Amino acid sequence: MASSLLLLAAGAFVYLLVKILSFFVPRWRSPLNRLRGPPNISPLFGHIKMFDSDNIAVQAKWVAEYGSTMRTYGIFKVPQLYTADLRLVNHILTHSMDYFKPPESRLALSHILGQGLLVAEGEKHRRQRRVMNPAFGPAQIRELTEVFHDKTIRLCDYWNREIAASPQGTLRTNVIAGLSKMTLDVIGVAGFNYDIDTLNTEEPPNELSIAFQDIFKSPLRHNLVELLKNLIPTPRSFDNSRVKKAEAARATMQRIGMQLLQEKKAEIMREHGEKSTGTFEKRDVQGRDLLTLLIKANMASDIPDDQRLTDEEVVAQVPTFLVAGHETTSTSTTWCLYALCKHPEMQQKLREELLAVPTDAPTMDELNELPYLDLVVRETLRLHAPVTITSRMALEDDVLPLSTPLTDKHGDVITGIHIRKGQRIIVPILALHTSKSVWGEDASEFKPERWLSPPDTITAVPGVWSHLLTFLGGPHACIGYRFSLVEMKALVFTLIRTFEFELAVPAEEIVPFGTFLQRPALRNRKDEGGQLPLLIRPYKRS
Ligand code: HEM
Repeated sequence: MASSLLLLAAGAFVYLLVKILSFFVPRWRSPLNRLRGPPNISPLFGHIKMFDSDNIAVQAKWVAEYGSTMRTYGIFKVPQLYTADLRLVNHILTHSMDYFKPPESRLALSHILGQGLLVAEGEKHRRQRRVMNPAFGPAQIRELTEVFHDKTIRLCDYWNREIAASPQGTLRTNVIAGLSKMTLDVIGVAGFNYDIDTLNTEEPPNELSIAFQDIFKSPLRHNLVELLKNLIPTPRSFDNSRVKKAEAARATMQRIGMQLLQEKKAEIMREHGEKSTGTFEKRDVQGRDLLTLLIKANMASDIPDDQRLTDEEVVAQVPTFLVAGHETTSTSTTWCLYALCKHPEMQQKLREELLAVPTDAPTMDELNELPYLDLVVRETLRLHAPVTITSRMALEDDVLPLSTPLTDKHGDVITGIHIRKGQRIIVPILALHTSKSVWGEDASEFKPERWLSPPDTITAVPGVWSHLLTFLGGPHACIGYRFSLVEMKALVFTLIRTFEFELAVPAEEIVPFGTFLQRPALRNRKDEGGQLPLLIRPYKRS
């Protein structure tokens, strides 16, 4: 009995070993090994921690030494490609049926997002995107501008109440907190016509607001257990508290989403009279929030039945919009305030432009016509792109084209890079935005005027907006980029007209921090998470 058990255990061990080796050996033997690249720094993590935004300077040193395309290491020293070569990046982003987000990233996202657009790939992604695209068009975003203004005024009231209670009429506050409440409230109303109302300090927080506080309290950081759990799906009982909180928050969002879906469907049918097919002509209907627009698009008669989203897919977009559209915009606006505090002369120049506008609530088109506001927003989204990195996995062996040939570690010149099925490619968004070869010697400086005559080299950047990768490019480019740009402009418009902002700590104390999303944090207090302490006082118009 004991010997057969031993035999069974030995068999299981050998089976497991063969499985592990057949997974890792081809990867260790990857053709990427012929590329030059930094030495390994951790047998378990490889270079993964170097991709956190705290380590952007390390990446700049790598690029200076090895060029824009190099071999780096992932976990267990598996080689992976790190590339800022624009032709190569374009190839990966546009061939979205051959390059997916790696399963570990999708699994990590799915804990909170379910099977929404950010997680979907292949045919499923194409179908979801087709139905969702119309809700994010310029005409739809134009209609939402009023929501952006309303919620910005609520944020001003919120800070004004705190200013009134502060000594000498100056408030010292971590602006991330207020901006994050504001953008959450915006996406609630603009996304689903649901007022999360986190800026309302008089009422107790509602359940969606609490669900959100829970998941965003502890910022995501790389650690091995988390990585392995995302590589190897484990039973729910092994889930850590972060995953459990994320899933509980998703359950809340799912329940609220399903309720909203049922209500909206019923409302649409009431308004337009149910037809036997349950569909209607798109031109019959009007609506403002993204979910209503999406439901209408999904029910419209021009969508073939096999292309419609299921109710579950529609509801999965609720947490997707909430998560994708909230922290990203509040983070970029936070960085904008940071830049304007570091350069008070730019803050004043912008204020003068904005104060010359005769209305408190300009339309989307009026906002877009403000030249200096546009330059400041562009420069913020270049230098402080909130999403610093993305990655893709090759579904098949491929040869990747290069814009400039490179020399491998044996001294041979290569014009294309062989990549094996399953291998990861890192696209360093922020490193590309600060590349001297693309942007010139002053690439790391905040200079809004550079956008008046940008270098020709940027035309090769395959981004959906402004020759930047802030919102990425190709079929997976950010669907909400127009939404975000108008929201950010509306926020900056009113905040700079209403308040004066000043750094509450020396600029050198503020550093970028975070995995995937870079937030400002205090150099010696990163464990407290993202923060930007500013002094805020009302701007007195003369
Ligand atoms: C400054 C603000 C924002 C930034 C920097 C940003 C950035 C990005 C990036 C880089 C991606 C591509 C991720 C990848 O494939 O690796 C993305 C995708 C996405 N974003 Fe945004 N985003 C912002 C605002 C928004 C807003 C406001 C919404 C929704 C209201 C939104 C919804 C989405 C969705 C649904 C996707 C997935 C698109 C797809 O795969 O087809 N984002 N975003």
